[in-house]
Amino acid sequence: MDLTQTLTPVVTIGLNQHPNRFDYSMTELNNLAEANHMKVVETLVQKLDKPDPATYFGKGKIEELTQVVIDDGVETIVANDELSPSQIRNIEKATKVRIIDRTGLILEIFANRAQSREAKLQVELAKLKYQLPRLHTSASQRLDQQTGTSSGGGFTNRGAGESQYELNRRTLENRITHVNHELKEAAKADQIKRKQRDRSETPTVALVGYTNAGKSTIMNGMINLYSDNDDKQVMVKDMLFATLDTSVRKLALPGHRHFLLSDTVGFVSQLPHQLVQAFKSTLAEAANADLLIQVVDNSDPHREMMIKTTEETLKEIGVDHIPMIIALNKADKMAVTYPTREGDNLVMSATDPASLKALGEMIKEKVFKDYQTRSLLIPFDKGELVSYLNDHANILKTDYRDSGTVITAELNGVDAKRFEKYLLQPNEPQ
Ligand SMILES: Nc1nc2c(ncn2[C@@H]2O[C@H](COP(=O)(O)OP(=O)(O)OP(=O)(O)O)[C@@H](O)[C@H]2O)c(=O)[nH]1
Ligand SMILES: [Mg+2]
Repeated sequence: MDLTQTLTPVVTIGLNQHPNRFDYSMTELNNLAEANHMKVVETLVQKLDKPDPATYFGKGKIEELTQVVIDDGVETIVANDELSPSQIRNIEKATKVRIIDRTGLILEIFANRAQSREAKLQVELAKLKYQLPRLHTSASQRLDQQTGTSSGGGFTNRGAGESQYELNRRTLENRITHVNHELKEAAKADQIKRKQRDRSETPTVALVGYTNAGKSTIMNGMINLYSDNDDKQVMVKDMLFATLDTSVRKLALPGHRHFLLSDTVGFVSQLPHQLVQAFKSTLAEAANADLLIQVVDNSDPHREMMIKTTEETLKEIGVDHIPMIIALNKADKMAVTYPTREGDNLVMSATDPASLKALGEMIKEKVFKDYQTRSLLIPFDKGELVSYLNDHANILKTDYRDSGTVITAELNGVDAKRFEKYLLQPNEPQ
């Protein structure tokens, strides 16, 4: 982040329709705004059963909002709920400043953060789909200019506006088709990569969970412990949506248990549907995993909601059949003993090596459960098999006989089958 960048002063607004989760959702909205280089100078809330169809807030509250905008030099209003095109138009008319809703805000964060070509395309697709039904509002005109997808300016008379609208719409639709096509190509390339990996039969484990739970911190801890290549660290930040691209690293647990660990984009409540769909291919890494590790910030009082949101989002992308470990993280912030394991749950801290080792043990147990101990007699002229075993299996014992090398090792299911014909016969002395 460019620290010299000035922060945009904003006011956040929200309707209290669900008292039990309202306060948290406003806190989260403010955090999201901060993650988007905004400074929240004021928050206005109103208790209403449902939003005013024309202006979201009631009339008096809109007047209050207009005054706050003037008094505090606010440049943008951020609304906690999704707004209709006419609500956007009316509030902008009353307050004379830009308004974006929660979905628009999340889309902006993703657009500013996306690094890889694929992430950029995915965000663009989500943004285009979000803009399409909002095309005739002034806010969408500005969004168009930001993404460069429109040839439209604001100063058109009504008749010209009609045709401008048609033109903008067609431009958006063409762009959607184009981006969809490019994404399909990128997904194909990914699939090939994944297939190659499948062929190498390396099991995959994916870290998933709510944003800021500690997924990337755990990833780095595991890289430190289980890879020779600890320069390949991923970015960690106390900020929502620090990670947007999936990173995959090859790690090895003791006993040559190689596996791939991937760090994925975090989830948040009310994650725009368009984004979830767009990020499906990034999340394919999770969808194809042999094991998921759901990371939870256990010190957060809203952890139950976070777990629920994560599980719902996983379901939305079709991932509800993969075995899962729950890593109840940030235990160091609580008065509890860690690491503590209970079934598939692990109370842990991402910065504690003992916790990471306990997590490694659980991965070993879940992913490498088909490992079997075998004693093999490898003839001396098959030296390449001995070196294969040295690299791929956990060798427990090696002995030399006249007829060859006797190796007792833990083998995975595939290797156990492959080496069946070298099994040391029970009548041969060990
Ligand atoms: N005290 C404490 N802080 C932690 C722990 N794990 C992570 N953190 C902090 O929590 C913040 C978020 O950590 P990340 O690893 O970036 O979280 P993430 O889940 O990857 O977040 P996104 O990429 O935004 O989805 C950082 O400031 C970390 O230092 C932990 O076990 N204990
Ligand atoms: Mg991360």
